[in-house]
Amino acid sequence: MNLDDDKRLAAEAAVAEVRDGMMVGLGTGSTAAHMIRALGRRVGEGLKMDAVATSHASADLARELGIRVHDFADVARVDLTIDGADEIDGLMLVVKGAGGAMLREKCVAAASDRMVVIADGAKRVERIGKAAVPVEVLPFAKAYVTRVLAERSDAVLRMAGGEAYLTDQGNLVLDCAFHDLSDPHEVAAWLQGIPGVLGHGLFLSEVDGAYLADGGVVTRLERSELG
Ligand SMILES: O=C(CO)[C@H](O)[C@H](O)COP(=O)(O)O
Repeated sequence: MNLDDDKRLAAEAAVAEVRDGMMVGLGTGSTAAHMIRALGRRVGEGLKMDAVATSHASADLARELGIRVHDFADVARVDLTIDGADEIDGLMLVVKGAGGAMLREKCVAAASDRMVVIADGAKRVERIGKAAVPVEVLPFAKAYVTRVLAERSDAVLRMAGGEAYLTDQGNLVLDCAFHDLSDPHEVAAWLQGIPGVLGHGLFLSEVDGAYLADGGVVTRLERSELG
């Protein structure tokens, strides 16, 4: 079993939650791609479902596999969203956005009755904060927002092929290694108050459940069962 097998196993376990008639939110990333492929197989076997996607890449893959993908601009409510994660801790606090889709992912998660995260065991951490927190920034406000973020983090402009990386919305990403993330709720509220910050990868209340696969064994966590 390698990490990719674990990603696939976690994805397949989550896809078992999808029922006929559901509107499903499709996450982004390599684990989400396994989930989309598993859903595509079920659609091929007769599952009737609709989807919205959190990125162009996920929408393209889903359509290739015969999944009906709607524009999220026209969809007010989603039954179940299945998405990857970069870090998840025992309180189901999650960091997302290594794939750059965190703003769309946050919108789709907010519209969802249930959100589950799928990940290999390497993503499970004692406390979130080792991974940098991606922050989506309006290009117009780049210099100002960089100055403010640098007060509390080492903020690095994400690059791709020698150019500034742009999200599907055409915005910049600053990957922020916070000096202190011991109170992630306070950090999230602070980020949300900075003009020019459009979104960030701290998912602190959105995730209802998780399927984490380690060495071929899938563990399911539920927020409702946390002590
Ligand atoms: O948040 C994300 C994209 O914005 C991804 O879900 C997250 O980065 C995990 O990706 P992967 O499954 O490839 O490890």
